[in-house]
Amino acid sequence: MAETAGETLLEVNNIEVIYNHVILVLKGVSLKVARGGITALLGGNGAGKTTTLKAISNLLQSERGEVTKGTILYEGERVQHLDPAALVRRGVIQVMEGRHCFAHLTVEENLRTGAYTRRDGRTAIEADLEMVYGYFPRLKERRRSQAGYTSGGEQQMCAIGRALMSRPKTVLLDEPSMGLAPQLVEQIFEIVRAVNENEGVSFLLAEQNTNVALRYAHQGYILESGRVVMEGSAAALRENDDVKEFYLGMSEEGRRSFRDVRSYRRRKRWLS
Ligand SMILES: Nc1ncnc2c1ncn2[C@@H]1O[C@H](COP(=O)(O)OP(=O)(O)OP(=O)(O)O)[C@@H](O)[C@H]1O
Repeated sequence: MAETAGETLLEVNNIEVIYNHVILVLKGVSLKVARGGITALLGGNGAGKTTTLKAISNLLQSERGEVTKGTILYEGERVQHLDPAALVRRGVIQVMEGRHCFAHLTVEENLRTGAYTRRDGRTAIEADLEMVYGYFPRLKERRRSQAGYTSGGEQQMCAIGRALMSRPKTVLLDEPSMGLAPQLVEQIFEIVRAVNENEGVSFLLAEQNTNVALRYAHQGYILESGRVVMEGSAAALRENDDVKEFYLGMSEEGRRSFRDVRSYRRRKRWLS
């Protein structure tokens, strides 16, 4: 298995993000991604997961968002001034939520667009295309199909495969399970694990599906309303009573917010 307690590859220190100059969405988020690890960023709708990933990959500008406080270090260097293409050249790539394939291009053409920042020649790119097809045999079968006509699962595979074509060291993967049947979700996560272990690619993955994410990740952070409310090894989070109760659906009361935990606990004590 990949080294889970490895050196820090990516470090987000106390960042604040504001949209449209007024909407404060991240209120001091800090996290670390270990080299060679899978780190899960968990939380419900609107918790700030996508915003955190976009802050790292410098994609906020197009949404009138900006990091107004804090630092982001990649391999020990500040990367906030880099544009997304420069970050891709450094080895950091984001797979956006919603799969975002080029609908009018074939699956293979989509995969090849992932290699556009590379300068290491055709042979290396062809070898990586085969590497991607090795992980995603389904994409090889569908390589001449127009991506827009492939299934949701195939489009997710295509989006991840295209990211791998840039030869990344780190993939920021936004909600890979979204809208997919449980069996397909499992299949996608198995591939993420295999890529992590065989290619040494590190992952920061944003997920609402806490259950599946904590089974494949090594470390996890739970975000609520723009703040990290809990962090730890995936194994410890899986065993944590609050996580079980509020995120793994093991509560009779249904899912609640960590912010409610204190008053909820008080109420429970009071009622018992
Ligand atoms: N471009 C934007 N302008 C203004 N507010 C935004 C923008 N994008 C996101 N937000 C707000 O920021 C908050 C965090 O959104 P974000 O998409 O980061 O959450 P998330 O945890 O990824 O949720 P989801 O799983 O629903 O995508 C939400 O309240 C959202 O409405």
